[in-house]
Amino acid sequence: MSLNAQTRWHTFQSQEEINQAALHRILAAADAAIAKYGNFLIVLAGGSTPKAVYQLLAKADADWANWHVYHNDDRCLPVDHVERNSKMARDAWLSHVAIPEHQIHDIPAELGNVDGAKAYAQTLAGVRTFDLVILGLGEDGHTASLFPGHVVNNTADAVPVYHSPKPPADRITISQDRLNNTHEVMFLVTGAGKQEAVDQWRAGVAIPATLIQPPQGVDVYCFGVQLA
Ligand SMILES: O=C1O[C@H](COP(=O)(O)O)[C@@H](O)[C@H](O)[C@H]1O
Repeated sequence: MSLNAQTRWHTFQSQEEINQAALHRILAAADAAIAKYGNFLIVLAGGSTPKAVYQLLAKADADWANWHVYHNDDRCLPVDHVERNSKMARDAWLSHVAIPEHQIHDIPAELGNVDGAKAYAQTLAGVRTFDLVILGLGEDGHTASLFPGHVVNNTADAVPVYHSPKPPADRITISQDRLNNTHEVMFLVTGAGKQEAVDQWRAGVAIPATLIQPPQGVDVYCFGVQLA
C-alpha cells in the first residue's frame, strides 16, 4: 500500500469539532482496549495542540483505573518547567482524574537526554503494543522529537535527541520503531504555520511525520481548509 493510502485525512470546520472528535476517538479506543486487554495504553503528544483535548478528558467519565499513560517525547528541562510536556498533560488533564500515579509514565527528561532516555527505555521494556499514539506536527514537519535532517535512531525504544531546532536543544523521544508499534495513531494538526508541512506530506515528500507508518495506517485530524 502506498504511503498516502495509509494516511487517512479527517477534516473539520472548527477547533471545537476537532477537539470533540479527538475526545470521542480516545474514549472509544480506551473502551475497546480495556474490553480486549483489561487495560489501555495511550501515548501523548506534547506541545500546544493537544492541550484543549486533554482539558476535555479531565471532565470525561472513563475507567481511569485501567489507563496507562506514556509520552512520545519531552524536553530536558526541570520537572515543573512550563515547557515540559509532562507538566502540560498533568495540569490540563492527568492531575484531575483517577489514573493511578504509577500508571502515569513521565519521561524523566530532567535527568538529561542520555540518562533520561535510558531510564525511559527501561520503563518501556516489556510493554505490549500501544493502543493509541497521539502525535502533533511541527511547522518543520517534525513529530514527537523526530526532526528533519536528524539521523533516525532506533537503537532503543527511547533515545536522546541533540541539537533540536526547536528549543530546548536536548530532548528525549520514543523512537520511530516503537511509535510504530501501536494499534492506532491519531495526528492532531492545527495551529498557524503548519500548511507547508501538510502540503509536503500530502505530496508524498518525506518529512519526519511520514516515518510513522504503523500497520493500520494513521489518521490525521485537521482543518478542511488545510487540504483545499
Ligand atoms: O516540540 C514539540 O512539538 C510538537 C508540535 O507541537 P505544537 O506546539 O505545534 O502542537 C509536539 O507534537 C511535540 O510533542 C513537542 O515536543
